Amino acid sequence: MTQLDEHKKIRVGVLALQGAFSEHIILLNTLPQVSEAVAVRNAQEIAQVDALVIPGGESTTMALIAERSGFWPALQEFVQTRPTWGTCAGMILLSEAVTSGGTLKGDQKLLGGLGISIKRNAFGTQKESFEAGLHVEGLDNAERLFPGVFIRAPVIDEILKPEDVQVVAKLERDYGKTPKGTIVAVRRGHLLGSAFHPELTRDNRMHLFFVKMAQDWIASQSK
Ligand SMILES: NC(=O)CC[C@H](N)C(=O)O
Repeated sequence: MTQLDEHKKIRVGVLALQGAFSEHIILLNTLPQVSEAVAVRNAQEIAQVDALVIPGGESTTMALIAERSGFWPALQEFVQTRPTWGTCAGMILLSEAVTSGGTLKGDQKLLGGLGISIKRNAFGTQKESFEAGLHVEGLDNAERLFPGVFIRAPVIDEILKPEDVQVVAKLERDYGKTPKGTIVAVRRGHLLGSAFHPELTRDNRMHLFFVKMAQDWIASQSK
């Protein structure tokens, strides 16, 4: 029996308050493990998905929209137990703290859970966007580098819960002042975070990785 036969197809939501959500929906819909990928904007919609992607964009704006629309509590509840992947701004929202690189405004909250602290805008402005080949732990054909697209990207400053945070990708060389070895993707249980934007490439291996991780997590919870 293959992995696909063992697991039920899953319905994946993409948080669609702001940012690069349509690109995630398009890539997720290419995967046979996904029954449907849909935009999620409120508590009713999040209740109908098995897993969630929080896209890149602007973490401050996303959090403010979620708070003002009254969606924040349902979003927070979902990420506590359900498979969620944050890319770029999404990873910032899943972190415990922003330690440098532009603090959060006012009393802006984070969802937390990933057990890391973040440095925002670690590589500088939009002009300093770049693509970096990455070895991502656990991808199909892992020897083939993954095209990491970094746009005003954060990096992981510190792992706060080393006992259960797994490093998934690191920079393979220095980029400006950011040194080789800087952590750019992590997993903690049902949560995945990546500083780069896999939805802006044609490579769907990171999406497949997340979907399989979500299926395994869901299967393990129902045992
Ligand atoms: N591409 C991105 O998602 C950029 C993230 C943005 N710099 C933030 O702090 O939210």
